[in-house]
Amino acid sequence: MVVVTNSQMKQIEENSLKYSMSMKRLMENAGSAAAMFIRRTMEVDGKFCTVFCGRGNNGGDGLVVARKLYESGANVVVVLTDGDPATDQAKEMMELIAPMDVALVYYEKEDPAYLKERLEATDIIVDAIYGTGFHGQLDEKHRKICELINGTTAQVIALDVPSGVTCDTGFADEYAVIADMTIAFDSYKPLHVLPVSVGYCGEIKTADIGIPPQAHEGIEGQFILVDNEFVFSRLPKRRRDSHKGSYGKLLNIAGSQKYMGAAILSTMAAMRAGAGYVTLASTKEVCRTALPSLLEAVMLPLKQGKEGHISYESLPEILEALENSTALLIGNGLDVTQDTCRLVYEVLKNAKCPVIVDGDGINVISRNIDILKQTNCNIVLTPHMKELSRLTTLPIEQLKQDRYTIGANFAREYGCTVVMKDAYTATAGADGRMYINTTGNAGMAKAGSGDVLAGIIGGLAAQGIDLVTAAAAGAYLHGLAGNYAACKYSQYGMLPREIIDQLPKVFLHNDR
Ligand SMILES: NC(=O)C1=CN([C@@H]2O[C@H](COP(=O)(O)OP(=O)(O)OC[C@H]3O[C@@H](n4cnc5c(N)ncnc54)[C@H](O)[C@@H]3O)[C@@H](O)[C@H]2O)[C@@H](O)CC1
Ligand SMILES: Nc1ncnc2c1ncn2[C@@H]1O[C@H](COP(=O)(O)OP(=O)(O)O)[C@@H](O)[C@H]1O
Ligand SMILES: [K+]
Repeated sequence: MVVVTNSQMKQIEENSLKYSMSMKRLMENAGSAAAMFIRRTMEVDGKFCTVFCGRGNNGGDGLVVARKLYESGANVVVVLTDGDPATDQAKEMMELIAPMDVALVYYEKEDPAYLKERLEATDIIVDAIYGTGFHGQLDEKHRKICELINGTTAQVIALDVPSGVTCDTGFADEYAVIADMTIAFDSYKPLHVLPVSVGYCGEIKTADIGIPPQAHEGIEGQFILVDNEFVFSRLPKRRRDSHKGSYGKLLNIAGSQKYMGAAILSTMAAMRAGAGYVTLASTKEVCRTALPSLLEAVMLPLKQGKEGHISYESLPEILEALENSTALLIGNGLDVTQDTCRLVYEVLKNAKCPVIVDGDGINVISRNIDILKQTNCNIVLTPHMKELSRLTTLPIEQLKQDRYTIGANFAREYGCTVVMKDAYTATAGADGRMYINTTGNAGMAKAGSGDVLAGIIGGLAAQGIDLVTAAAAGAYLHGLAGNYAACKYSQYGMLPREIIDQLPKVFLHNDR
C-alpha cells in the first residue's frame, strides 16, 4: 500500500496542475467524492447534518460536502469554526453555498445553547476543521469544539484527517475528533496506517479526486505497513539441495555473569530463525552454563574480566571468528564496562558483515555515537524508547510525539537501520522508508523479549536476507510468535522463551 506524507501529497497536487487540473477542481472533486461516500453509507435525505469547517482547504472541502448533502435533501448547517475561509478556492466554495438554504453559523458568534441543541438533533457530522495542514496540539477553543463533536451520537465523518491528528506522525491531541469514517483524499497518509492514530479514523475510505496517475510518478511511499505478504514474499523457501553452509553463520557476542539469559535467548532465537550456524561468543562461565540449553550452538568460550564480562583480551579470538561469519549480533547482556566499550568499538570497526547491535551494545554506542561513522558494515540498531533516548539525547516525551521523523533522520545521518521497539515497533530503514509493525501484545513487555527479537533479526541476516528486511520482518515474526505464545500461555503467564517456541508455528503456517 502506498502511503504518502503531507509534503509528498502537496507535490502530487502540484504535479496534477501540469495535467490541466486546478485547485478548485480538486476541492470540488474531493467534496463531491466525500458526499458520495456519505450517501452510499447512510440515508441523507431529510437528515440533519452539521458540517464544521475551518479556514483552510479542509474547510473548503467541507463547504462542498455541505452543498452536495443539501442537494441530496439533507437539512444542513455549516459551522465556521474560525471565521470566513482563507484560501482562494475555499472562498469560491463559500460563494457557491451562500445563496442556498444552508445556515452558515459563526462559531464565536453563535449561542452555545443553540449549537448544543442542534448537535443533539444531528444525524451526521462532517469534520472539516483541519486536514493535513494540522500539526501539534489543539487550542482551547478547538478542544471544546472537538469535545462537542465527540460527545454526540451522530455519525462523524472526517475529511482526510480527523481534526487534531497530525498527518505524518499520527500524533493525536487528547481531544482530537474520533471519527466513524475518514475519507482519505487520493492516497493514504501516515496517520491512516500508524497504530497511534488509526483508532481515531474509524473506517477509512480512499476517494479518487481526479488526480491523474502521472502526477504520482516519482513519488515513493515512505511508510510501509508490514504484513504477512511483505514478510513471506521476502523469506525464500529452503532449497531441497541446500546444506548448513547455505544458511550462513551468525556470531553472537553476548552475555556476562549478570546477564546469562540474554546470551541463551538471543542464540536460541537465531537458531529458530533458520541460521545454518550460530556461535555464541561469551565468557567461559556463560558458555558452560548455556551449553545444556544450546546443544546446537557452537561455543566460543572467552576470558572473563573482573566484573564478570567478556575481557578485552579476547579481541583477537573474536576478530578471527568474525572473519568467517555472515552476520554479527553484539550487545545482548554484555554489560557496560570499560572493557565491553573498547570491545564493541573495535569489533564494529573491523566488521565487514551485516551487524545487529542490541541492548548494552547500544548503550555503549550512545557514549560515543561517532563510532557509527567509523564502520565499514551495514548496521541495525534495535533500541527500545529509553535506549533511543540515549542514542539521540532526546527526551522520551519528544520521541513519542515524533519518533518517525527523528528515527528517519537518525537512520539517514548514521547510515543504519533503526528498529524502534515499542508496543508498536517501527523500523527506520537506511533506505529512507519506515516499516510499521502491528503484531505483538503486552505479554511481551517482559525482560528478555528484546533478546529474542535481536536473535531473530541476527538469524535472518546471517542467511543473507538484506538487513532492512531482516529487521522489519524480524519484528513482525517476533510479534506474531508472541501472539501465539499469549494464546497458549496468556499475556500474564507467557515468557520470552515461549516466543521462541512459537516461532516454528509462524513458519509452519506459511509453508517455510
Ligand atoms: N492535497 C490535495 O491534493 C488536496 C487537498 N485538499 C484539502 O486540503 C487539506 C489541507 O489544507 P490546508 O493545507 O489548507 O490545511 P488545513 O485545512 O488542514 O489546516 C488549516 C490551517 O491550520 C493551521 N494549523 C496547523 N496546525 C495548527 C494548530 N496546532 N493550531 C491551529 N492551527 C493550526 C495551518 O497553518 C493551516 O493553515 C487536505 O487535508 C484536504 O482536505 C483538497 O482541497 C483537495 C486537494
Ligand atoms: N505492549 C507491547 N506490545 C507489543 N510488543 C511489545 C510490548 N511491550 C514490549 N514489546 C516488545 O518486546 C520487546 C522488548 O524489548 P526490550 O525492552 O529490549 O527487552 P529486553 O531488553 O529486556 O529483552 C520489543 O521487541 C517490544 O517491541
Ligand atoms: K478534518
